[in-house]
Amino acid sequence: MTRLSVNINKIATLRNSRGGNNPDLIQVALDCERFGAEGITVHPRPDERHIRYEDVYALKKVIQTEFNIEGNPLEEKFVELVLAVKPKQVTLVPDALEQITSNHGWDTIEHQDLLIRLIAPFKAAGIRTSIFVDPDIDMVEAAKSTGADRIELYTEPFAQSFPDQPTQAVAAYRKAAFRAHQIGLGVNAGHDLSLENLAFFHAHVQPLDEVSIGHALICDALYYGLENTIQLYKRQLK
Ligand SMILES: CC(=O)[C@@H](O)[C@H](O)COP(=O)(O)O
Ligand SMILES: NCC(=O)COP(=O)(O)O
Repeated sequence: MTRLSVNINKIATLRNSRGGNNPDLIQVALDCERFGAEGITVHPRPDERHIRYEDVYALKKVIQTEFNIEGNPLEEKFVELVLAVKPKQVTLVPDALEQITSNHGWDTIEHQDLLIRLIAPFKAAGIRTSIFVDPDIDMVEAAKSTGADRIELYTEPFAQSFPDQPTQAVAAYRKAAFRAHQIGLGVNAGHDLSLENLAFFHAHVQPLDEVSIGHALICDALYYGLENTIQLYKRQLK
């Protein structure tokens, strides 16, 4: 079974655009769960341009499904936040400060020692740790040596190539997920997954423990409504 974790960053972006509390991020998270989401993902960034650190504390108090916090563990504030909140899962993403959105995975070979050191406190706190990686067998194998529990495959390159060359687009992901499973790593995936590409990805990349989806899902909700949209996404994972 592949769990759908809804990334609510875009809800916070909308709320922040007017300075009030509309839409109410907490209510949206609860509604996502009520409508069938099996997890809630947030990716706070140091400038708090969407999810604020205080949102993360507030969400932890109410979320009943799996809470996944994504971010860069080189930010001390991020590590403090995760250790204080103790989500079910932390996903480590090597984002630079000025990045608009995530655009690459870790080099788990070059940063092996760093990752071992960064992951240790999360493991000690009993938080499942996932590392954001490109679909590269060497990166997957080295991720295992860091002590991570899972990898999250960065799917933007898949999403970009999918319309023209679907089979070619998914090939590296299929191999990466298979190898991860062989060596005892769980497999998550995310970034630009959508109603157009999700069923194909799910059919070809197995095992797949979780997908985290935000941008496309929230865009679709403008047309189909949040409840219908979450159900539509879940249907792609059957
Ligand atoms: C790691 C990943 O792919 C997502 O968390 C993505 O970075 C969402 O962040 P934004 O909503 O800031 O684009
Ligand atoms: N980890 C990926 C995520 O949370 C959502 O990415 P996107 O669907 O907003 O591109």
